[in-house]
Amino acid sequence: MAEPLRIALAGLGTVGAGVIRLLDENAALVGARAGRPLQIVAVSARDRAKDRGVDLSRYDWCDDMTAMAARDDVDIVVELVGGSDGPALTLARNTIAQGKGLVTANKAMIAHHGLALAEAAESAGVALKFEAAVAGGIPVVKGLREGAAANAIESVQGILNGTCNFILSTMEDSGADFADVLAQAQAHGYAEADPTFDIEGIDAAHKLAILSAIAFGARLDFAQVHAEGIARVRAADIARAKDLGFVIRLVGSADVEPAPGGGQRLLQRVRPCLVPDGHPLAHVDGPTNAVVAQGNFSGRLLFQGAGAGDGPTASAVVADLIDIARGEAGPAFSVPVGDLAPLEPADAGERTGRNYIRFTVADRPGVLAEITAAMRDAGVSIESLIQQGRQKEGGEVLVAMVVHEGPARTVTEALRLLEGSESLTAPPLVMPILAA
Ligand SMILES: NC(=O)c1ccc[n+]([C@@H]2O[C@H](COP(=O)([O-])OP(=O)(O)OC[C@H]3O[C@@H](n4cnc5c(N)ncnc54)[C@H](O)[C@@H]3O)[C@@H](O)[C@H]2O)c1
Ligand SMILES: N[C@@H](CCO)C(=O)O
Ligand code: NA
Repeated sequence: MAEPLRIALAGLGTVGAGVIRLLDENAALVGARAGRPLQIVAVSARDRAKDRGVDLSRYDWCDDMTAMAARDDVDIVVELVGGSDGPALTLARNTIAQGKGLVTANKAMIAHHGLALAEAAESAGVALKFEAAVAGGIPVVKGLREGAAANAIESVQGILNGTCNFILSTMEDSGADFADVLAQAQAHGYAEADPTFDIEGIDAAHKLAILSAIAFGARLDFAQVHAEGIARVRAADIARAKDLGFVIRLVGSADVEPAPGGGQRLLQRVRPCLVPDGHPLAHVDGPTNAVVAQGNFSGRLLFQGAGAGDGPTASAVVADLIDIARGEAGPAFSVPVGDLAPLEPADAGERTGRNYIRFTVADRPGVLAEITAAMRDAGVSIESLIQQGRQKEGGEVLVAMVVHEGPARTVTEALRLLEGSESLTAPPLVMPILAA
């Protein structure tokens, strides 16, 4: 048998412990496929005493994870700590500087520092791999980077956050409150250390930025991703959407369009959307993730599976290790960093589509007239409107409408006209309606 690939593992939480369990349980098949045993030699985390349900006595414990890369008995580092900066980034930089490969599940770090890390890895001739960072166990990085490598990808659309999908689909099934369902998602280990990243769409935005770089060969630029979260989606929106034949899902979409002066422009957005029954993302429930990609020769590709949790995420981490052991690493993105194209953002206001708009209003005469006047003045045409009967005199009323297909800037303009109106009790919520 060939020499083992000796691994330093930083981070022993949900994913780190999952990697240890996978390497224990599947040791023989993983070793056979890698062509050599994958052997953890050193581990590091915050709390040495914590019981993680795995035997750590076999490994060297390191108090300072950032020093693990320099060990002579380590060939490769697996970073499962998290955080875009801090010790995870120091460890990643140290690892590459030591001429060693890095496997990470850290989408925040790759979204913010992926270009610099990939550039350093290319100069050092070492691997940087992050399959687990995007859609957990789904081999979508590999699928787009390798499987679909012969295509010009026109668009990607995905459910990229298991926590949000679990929350939305559980609210839909049970009518439970947002806060209770969030606690369940955290208990399952789906949520990030700071769940606001999940709820605010930031985690999905990290993943979308990485996918765009791979799918379109775009120079990764996280600041270009527009992100809206799900915290303002109410049970009443879910019920209205259902009446209209839609489910609500947090969807990340990215696509390219021709730029006026030649070349391409890129639009990257994460938003809660109304998804029609016939759409491939409509039946993606629980912590499941899915990505739909349109290739110019492959046609529509659908990747679906568990986007979070210990087992699925460990599966992706170890797949990357197997690639490295086989010597199949290649560039971190689809092309070397210097060949990624710096694409300008496309104008979202010019995009046309149907939208769902929900207002919460004070129950008094003239409110509906004020809203519809703003729609008229902005050139937004109303397709249907539901006003939920008032619960009590002077109470809050929900007005939910679907507007006909039109440029997004007209909806923005209608809402601008209503800004500061005393009739509205909270800012309106706009959700795009996806085409089937
Ligand atoms: N949980 C999932 O389903 C999932 C899925 C895909 C990707 N990820 C990513 O994997 C990484 C790990 O996620 P997790 O869910 O396992 O997290 P976790 O919170 O369960 O575990 C993090 C581990 O890192 C250690 N750690 C954190 N900060 C540290 C510090 N400053 N110094 C030393 N040790 C520190 C903790 O002690 C713990 O062992 C993150 O980047 C996350 O985004 C997680
Ligand atoms: N917090 C993330 C973990 C997987 O990246 C999610 O909920 O999808
Ligand atoms: Na993945």
